[in-house]
Amino acid sequence: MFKIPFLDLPPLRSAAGTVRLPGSKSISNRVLLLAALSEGRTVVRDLLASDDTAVMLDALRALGCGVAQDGDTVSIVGLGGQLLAKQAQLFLGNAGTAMRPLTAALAVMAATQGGSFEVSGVPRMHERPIGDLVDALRGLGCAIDDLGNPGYPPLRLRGPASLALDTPVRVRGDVSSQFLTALLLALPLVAERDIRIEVIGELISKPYIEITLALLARFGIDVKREGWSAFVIPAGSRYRSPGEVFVEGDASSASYFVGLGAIAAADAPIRIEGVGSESLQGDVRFIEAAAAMGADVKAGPNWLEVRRGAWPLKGITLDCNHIPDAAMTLTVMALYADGPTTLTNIASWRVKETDRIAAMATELRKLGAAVEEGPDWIRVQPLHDWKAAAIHTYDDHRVAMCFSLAAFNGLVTEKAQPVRILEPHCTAKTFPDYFETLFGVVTARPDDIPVITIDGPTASGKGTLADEVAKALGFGVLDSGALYRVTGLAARRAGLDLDDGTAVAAIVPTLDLRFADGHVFLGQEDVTARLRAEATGLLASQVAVHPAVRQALHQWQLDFRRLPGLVADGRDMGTALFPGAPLKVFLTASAATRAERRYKQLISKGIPANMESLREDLEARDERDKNRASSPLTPAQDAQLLDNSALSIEASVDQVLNWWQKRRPF
Ligand SMILES: Nc1ncnc2c1ncn2[C@@H]1O[C@H](COP(=O)(O)OP(=O)(O)O)[C@@H](O)[C@H]1O
Ligand SMILES: Nc1ccn([C@@H]2O[C@H](COP(=O)(O)OP(=O)(O)O)[C@@H](O)[C@H]2O)c(=O)n1
Repeated sequence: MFKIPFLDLPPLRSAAGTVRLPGSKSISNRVLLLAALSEGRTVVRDLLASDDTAVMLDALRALGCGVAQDGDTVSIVGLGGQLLAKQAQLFLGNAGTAMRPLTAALAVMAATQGGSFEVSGVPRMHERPIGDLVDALRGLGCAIDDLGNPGYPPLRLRGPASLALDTPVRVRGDVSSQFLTALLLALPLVAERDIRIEVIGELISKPYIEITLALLARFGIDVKREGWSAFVIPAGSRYRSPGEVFVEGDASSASYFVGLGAIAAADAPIRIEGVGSESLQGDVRFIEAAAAMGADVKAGPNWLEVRRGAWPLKGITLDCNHIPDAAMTLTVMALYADGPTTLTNIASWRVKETDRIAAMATELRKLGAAVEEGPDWIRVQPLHDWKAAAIHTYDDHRVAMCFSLAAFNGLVTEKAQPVRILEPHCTAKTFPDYFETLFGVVTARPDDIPVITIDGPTASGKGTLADEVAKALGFGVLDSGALYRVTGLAARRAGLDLDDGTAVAAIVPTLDLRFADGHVFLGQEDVTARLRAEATGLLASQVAVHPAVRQALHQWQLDFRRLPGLVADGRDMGTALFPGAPLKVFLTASAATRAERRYKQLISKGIPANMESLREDLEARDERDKNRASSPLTPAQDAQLLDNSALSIEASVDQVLNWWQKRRPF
């Protein structure tokens, strides 16, 4: 996950390959609650790991359920409808799929068994309406206290209270279908007699109710339905665990990759595994909308394959009531269309993680798009003159994921623009590794992938600075010195004459080198400590003088230029490897400062060191690096010089990030 303030997407050009989707959020949280309410153990496989499922699991633990987690498999020992804890304070973050059903389940259980439960969330959750559900539960006889603004969380659910089960429970269905879902999940707990639920108003988001009904059936509850206006939970209904449940991939998350295929899979398709024609989730019907815009979609039972069909895409007018979440993706696809796209019947967008109609309109306009909006509709015009924009994401995972598709603007305009996604970690709600997954199936022109080069003499702090800058920007790191070090080490171990450049260069293609979690492996051996030894640094500088060795390492180093960007640390990064890099830093510090730093660094790692000989070694290495004929250590003409003798690490990092920001169009 990119836990950084912003992630810059360079212009992207094409897409192909396979993605496996994380588990569906809607199914995951419903299944967890159903398992918790059932008797016995339920093993839930392929569960979504996300903020929303984490708060649900925490809540279930607080209620006394047995929860054992092993990767994406969770085993739940349910309550069998009997409260173990009679009091709890449950913090439910911004998870509507936890807040609504837990409110209903705890309200009816507190009423029949006694107890007091408080449910709360983040500030945005306290702005998301729940009054219609509270009204329905109060109508049934539940005791519910508003702890904040009436009609919004936080709430206290109290009992005992007597429930009027003989009169129909009435709930509004035209604001959010989650209120009906919450009642459908809760009322089997008290179904001594038939319980009738009547929906007031036109029910929206019906496919989500279909998911609820299908999952209730898996847990032994056979709800009778009268159209979409009334539902009856039969007397004697009782939750029974099915033992094992597989969570299907998230169909709403699939929409970004369907959109991706439609826009950018001009040759091979994007294959999406985890959802398909047999999915329970209504959002899988997004593929019909995408097809109407021109996507070429094939569907198997649990997979989709999407490639570009019509290009430019076709503008459409669509009632999106059946695909409320996935439909957001259409607004960004609309930028690549041949005419306007109008989405209607999307009032529910206004009460989601943020007001999504306002959010999409505002951010699309930042890209330069003409957008109109109404209470329950949005219209987006195709875009030709794109602007580089920093997209605000409103702590809304879907806004962040949708706008990644704007990075393909280079397919429709000469002046391709990067896109900045602010707070990209908000995707953790449903798809923590969304951007990593995206980068696995898209390509950019190498020249478009930003590189920051940091060159300079030994112990000037290049490695430290490179790591910190890369961390702040979500970029990868090339520690080119490690490649020279490993070459020197392997050559020495092979008994080669280090002055024989051709022989040393020949060893390079045989090196099985791997970087993992801050460690370097040569074959199976962890050579991290060995590589950092000063003696190995000297070997490196000996083999680095040979043009043949430098040539042998050239392409390997260029291959580190991967999405979303690279910080390259070495001696010739700005001069020889990445001469076009948009920011080059030449880092220096006085020899005395560097010797002292290296001394402290070695001592802190328990490696004995002597300041005088360290200084002699580093000066000898400086001399060799500066005076060799091939790629000598020298600042690139356009490098920013940074002498950090008197600067802290933080100050150096800030300086480089400042220079970087000045070069960005945002
Ligand atoms: N600006 C700085 N101020 C103080 N110490 C620093 C600074 N930059 C780096 N160091 C320290 O100096 C040592 C050498 O830094 P390192 O990044 O390994 O240098 P290089 O990669 O240039 O050889 C490390 O212990 C690091 O923490
Ligand atoms: N791009 C690079 C990186 C390292 N090197 C050589 O490899 C040696 C070790 O590099 P390093 O970056 O690991 O060394 P330190 O600066 O960390 O001491 C340097 O002294 C250079 O001689 C190089 O020639 N070109």
